[in-house]
Amino acid sequence: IEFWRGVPMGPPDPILGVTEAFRRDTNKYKINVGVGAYRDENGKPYVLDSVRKAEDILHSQRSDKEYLPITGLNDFLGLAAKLAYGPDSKPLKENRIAVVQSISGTGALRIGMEFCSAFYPGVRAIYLPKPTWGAHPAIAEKAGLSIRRYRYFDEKTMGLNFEGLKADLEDAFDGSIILLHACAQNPTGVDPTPEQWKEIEEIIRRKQHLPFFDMAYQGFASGDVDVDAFALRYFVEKGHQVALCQSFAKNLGLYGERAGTFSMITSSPEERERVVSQLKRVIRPLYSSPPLHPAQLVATILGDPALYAQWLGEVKKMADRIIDMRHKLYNRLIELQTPGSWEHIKSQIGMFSFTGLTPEQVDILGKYASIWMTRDGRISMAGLNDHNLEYFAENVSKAIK
Ligand SMILES: Cc1ncc(COP(=O)(O)O)c(CNOCC(=O)O)c1O
Repeated sequence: IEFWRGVPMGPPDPILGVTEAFRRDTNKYKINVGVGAYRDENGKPYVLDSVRKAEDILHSQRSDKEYLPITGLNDFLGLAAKLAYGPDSKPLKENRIAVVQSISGTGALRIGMEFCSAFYPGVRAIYLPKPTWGAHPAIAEKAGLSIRRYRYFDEKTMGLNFEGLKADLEDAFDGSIILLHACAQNPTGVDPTPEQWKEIEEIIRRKQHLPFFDMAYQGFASGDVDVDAFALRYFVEKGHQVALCQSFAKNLGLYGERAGTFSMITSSPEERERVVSQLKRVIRPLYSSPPLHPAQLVATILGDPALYAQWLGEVKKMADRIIDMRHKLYNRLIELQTPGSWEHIKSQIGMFSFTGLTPEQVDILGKYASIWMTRDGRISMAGLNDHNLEYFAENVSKAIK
């Protein structure tokens, strides 16, 4: 019996499919500005020196391979929460934050959304910005939440549609779940200013929405882990019981190691216990317990003052290289008299820039210039460097003229 005759071929992933096209491309000038993974000035993946050192330490410790608890490695959970919420966080000191290890940011989103789907007392819908990271809708659906959108990006200014965003958060049912990118919004690279965050917080507090933060780039956006956590910590200071998805894929370069946490602020240590007990019931049937190595790696780095200081320098170096590429690309596009205004390349922040290139222009760049990006015109700035910037700028300029 042929069981699977009816299985259709699935569409290629809009983001990972770009890398497949890049790999197939034989043009030596080919450029991959698709997937959001950091590349150094020679276009190579970058393993942080602090990570290599932590690996040597772990190797010399020759620890056993016993199962972790369902919630993960305790040292890792405490250090990761301290990095996110800050060493002086009141709820952290009061032992009110439920933290569990996750399979990186994606796993944190799944755990958090499944928990909300099972226990959220309000409307079980999550508001996602328009546009948002490509996987958010699918994760929410699998987790059992229905999806609503709030306006976020303004095509005219290539910046924040602040009025639309505020109006949509006002119109949402009271007590809705609002997904917020803590920093370096993917795919637009557009973040609210601190003043705008304060206005957003006021609406969310008045409407009693649940702020559901996704922080996949802490330190990677501005180069400063405290600056990038501003929005999260401001909401916490204002008393919100935030939910937080934390990924170490980008800021520690641990992409394939899958290091992350999911956390929620609760009302008391007793409530924290109840919430953790139910988070465990989400995790157990999903993958039973999390991987050992990524948690030990992160705990070794965050727990050692010298390694932590070295890491802070390395994450700033990555952020600075990307910011440098933004300015160089902007200058080149202007020198080439490329039609349109290109300020947004500089004003946007983090891994990505929303160029404003149309899907047709994106296709042309792939086909004729071997420049590969997602069809929404998003480019990963990390894919650019001093060797390929000229070729990139020239071809983008040509595609637009
Ligand atoms: C906003 C956001 N949340 C969560 C994640 C989850 O990442 P991970 O599960 O690897 O931690 C990501 C990773 N994005 O992947 C890069 C890309 O868009 O090309 C992300 O951007």
